[in-house]
Amino acid sequence: MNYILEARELRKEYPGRLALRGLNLQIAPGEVFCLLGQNGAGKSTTINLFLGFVAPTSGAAFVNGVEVAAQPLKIKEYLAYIPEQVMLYPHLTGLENLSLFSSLAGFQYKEPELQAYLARAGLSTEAARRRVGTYSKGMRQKVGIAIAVAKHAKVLLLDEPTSGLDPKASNEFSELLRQLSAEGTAVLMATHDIFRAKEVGTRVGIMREGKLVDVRPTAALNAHELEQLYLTYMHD
Ligand SMILES: Nc1ncnc2c1ncn2[C@@H]1O[C@H](COP(=O)(O)OP(=O)(O)OP(=O)(O)O)[C@@H](O)[C@H]1O
Repeated sequence: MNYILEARELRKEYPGRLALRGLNLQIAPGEVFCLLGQNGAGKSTTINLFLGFVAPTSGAAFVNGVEVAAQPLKIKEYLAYIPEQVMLYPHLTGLENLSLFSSLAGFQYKEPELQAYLARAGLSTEAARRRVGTYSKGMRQKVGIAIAVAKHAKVLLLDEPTSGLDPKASNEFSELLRQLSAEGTAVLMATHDIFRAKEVGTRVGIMREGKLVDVRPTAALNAHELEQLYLTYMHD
């Protein structure tokens, strides 16, 4: 099996704080893996290790079989990162931002192609021509998804992508993720929202104090089990 993301005995120790205690995780193309857990469980640390934003204390993270710490630039070709607040140039339009970030990734597109990527991500032609400084959080995320698709990312790393989105924007976001997953894109998403995870995820992993304590296929989770998971692991 070729995994797009793999963590082997991944540990991360900050001064005075063990954030990750030997994480093992394998994610295949097309999977939507949702990392759930309370604040401080280690979800963002896991994502940051796959991105190469922080170095592991021991163990290794791999993207498409490439070790992140060994080839931090190579793995960027495979990844797209969508944080809670997607960072774009506010004085440029959505179209201009997409054009800029695509060309930085080595893809030159003409305007109709850029428009098509934005439209697919759910941004209207009219909105795409406005400056990003006027955009809502959900609209910025759509540009983030359009950038990911335009650079042919094999895997999306998402940190709390739906927090603060209204239900309509949140549903549109989930639908986009489902479409991308059906096309083979893998998704690793950190979230507090167990119900959204059940809806969009193929598997959920529960993190607690730097360890993955439970992993379940979402298809096998019924409402009662979901509630039990929440009460056991997510509730203070
Ligand atoms: N740069 C850092 N320096 C020191 N400690 C850190 C640093 N980053 C994270 N930590 C600590 O590591 C632990 C795991 O944090 P992490 O951000 O990965 O958790 P999380 O599950 O993403 O939480 P949240 O849902 O609040 O984002 C926490 O105790 C946090 O305080």
